[in-house]
Amino acid sequence: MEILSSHTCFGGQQLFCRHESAEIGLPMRYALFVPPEAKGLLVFLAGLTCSEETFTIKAGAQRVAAELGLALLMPDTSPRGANLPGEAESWDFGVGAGFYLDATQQPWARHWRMESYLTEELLPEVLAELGLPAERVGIFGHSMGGHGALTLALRHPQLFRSVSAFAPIAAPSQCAWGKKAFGGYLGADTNTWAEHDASELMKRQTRPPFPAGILIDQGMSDKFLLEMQLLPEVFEAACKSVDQPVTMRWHKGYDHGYYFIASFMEDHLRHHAAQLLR
Ligand SMILES: N[C@@H](CCC(=O)N[C@@H](CS)C(=O)NCC(=O)O)C(=O)O
Repeated sequence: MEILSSHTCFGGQQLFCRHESAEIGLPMRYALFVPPEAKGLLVFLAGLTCSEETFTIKAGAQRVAAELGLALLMPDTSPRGANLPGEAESWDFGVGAGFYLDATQQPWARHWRMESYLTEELLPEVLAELGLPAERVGIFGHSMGGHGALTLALRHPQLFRSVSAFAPIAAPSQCAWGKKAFGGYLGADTNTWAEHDASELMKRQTRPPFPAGILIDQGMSDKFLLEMQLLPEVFEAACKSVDQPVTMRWHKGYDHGYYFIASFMEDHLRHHAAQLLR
């Protein structure tokens, strides 16, 4: 890995890094906060149009992460520089909109491999770099990244021991963003969509996969909630159907953005620390 910049922050280091990714077939960037004493790692997946910088700059997570001993890994949201036709034509598909899955459809299948990149390449590389135990890794995210956090946690429970989300796209097979992304990346067969839909994955569980509980925060003035893009109530019902404990918090007046995320960041960091660092 190449360190592009390094900034001392709350006694730790905020790094911006670049590496060659074999899974993606292109260079990828990520941000990494290393606290003074790293005891566990928390992966944050960002939403549509974001990059590794968005959360790092706007969420205000470093102070409490430093106190708790949580390293923070902020990947980018898609490959960049593939120069595929149409990759940057819309803000909710292609560049900045990888949806944290491996595409099966052309022309996306070669580079749009965010799930394999994160789980098989970036995460092991960073754990080795920090010398951290693999069993102290949690995942959280926002919007498209909330979808990513919930689905990757459910698809890889051996990798992620704690999970939470801010305003996640919680039932993507049923909303416009998800239909566009899944149709483009996975094709028309909706059976393959269910494998990447947090609510569908939860409904299929035979026992609660995260018995210590999942935390979800949702702003009630979030325009994407009102446009039916998020559907957290569908995920909550899926959790209930398999006895998965979920704390679904509705916040009056908060919108979809990072002022909302920053307001509840500390609760999420403590939720993960309580489950990972016992
Ligand atoms: N460009 C979109 C909005 C995109 C958006 O809100 N992205 C969210 C994630 S879904 C975000 O986190 N944006 C970055 C930011 O708020 O700094 C629009 O025109 O409505």
